Amino acid sequence: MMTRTHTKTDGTRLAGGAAIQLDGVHKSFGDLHAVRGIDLQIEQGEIVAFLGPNGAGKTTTIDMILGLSRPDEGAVHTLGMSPRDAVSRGLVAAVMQTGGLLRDVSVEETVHLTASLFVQTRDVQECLERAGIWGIRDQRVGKCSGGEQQRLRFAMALVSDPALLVLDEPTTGMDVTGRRDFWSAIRSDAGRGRTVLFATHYLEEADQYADRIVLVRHGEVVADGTGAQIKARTSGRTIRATLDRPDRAALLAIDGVEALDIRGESVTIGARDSDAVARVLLTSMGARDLEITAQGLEEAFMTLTSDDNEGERA
Ligand SMILES: Nc1ncnc2c1ncn2[C@@H]1O[C@H](COP(=O)(O)OP(=O)(O)OP(=O)(O)O)[C@@H](O)[C@H]1O
Repeated sequence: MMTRTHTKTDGTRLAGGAAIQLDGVHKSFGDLHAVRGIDLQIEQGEIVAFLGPNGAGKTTTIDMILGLSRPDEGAVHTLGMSPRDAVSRGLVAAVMQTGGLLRDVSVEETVHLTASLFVQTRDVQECLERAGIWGIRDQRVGKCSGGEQQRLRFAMALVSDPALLVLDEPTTGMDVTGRRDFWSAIRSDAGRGRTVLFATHYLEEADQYADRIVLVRHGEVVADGTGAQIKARTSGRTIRATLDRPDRAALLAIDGVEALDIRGESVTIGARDSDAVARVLLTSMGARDLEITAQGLEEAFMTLTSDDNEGERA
């Protein structure tokens, strides 16, 4: 667990304590229960990936961390205070997927405008250089590509020198070089104790750039650990078999079954000790056409976040 404390460029240090603390957080939209009891503590200086498929509840949770919405149940604290207080003190900045840009203003003016909202700021040129858009500083925002606009949002987020940076799918629209530059800028800032939480669909991106991955599915945390731990948890084997009348409860009760998908008579199981599971399937469940394959990383991620997965939390 990290105990680094963010140091602003003017030398101000924040008090210790968690950067983000979620306790039993729920959020619904009408009948849709988007976030279903998330408990999460992120320490200052951590780079955390919030990983999950479409509709998992990542943006809904991020909105609550940023004080853009409130939980129906539970509590959210950002840097030991209410999210709104943390944002209004300039301690938190966000790069969201859309919005927030004026088309007729230049790239550099946009960052100056953002800087004018804060008492203490970083040098605008430095932020533009960090984001890799100093070369297009005079270009109108409306003329920028999607990737350049993402870089601009990043420069805007850097200018307040935030203790917590929240990024919702930050590299959408960026090319390979853009992604690499982006993450290297993020990492060098985290060295000074800045906390970074980013949402992504990409397991590879999470694995490569985060210290810790929080995997969400259907509004719940299904796994939480380092990339290596998540991989160990998901790097099992897949067993496919045909069963006459697959019994979900009986299959889940087999020792070592981590994920289960039933389609008609066809059963797919994720398990680390595939031999032991195969033995039970063959000897006591009358399984046929049994096939065992090694799971790839992406496939394992799909299994862990698929609708029929009943796996335990890591
Ligand atoms: N304002 C809203 N009104 C109604 N439903 C909403 C609203 N915002 C989100 N939802 C629903 O809540 C669920 C969670 O959405 P959310 O945007 O948090 O997921 P996500 O993990 O960020 O997905 P994505 O990766 O696609 O951005 C989805 O089913 C979504 O349709």
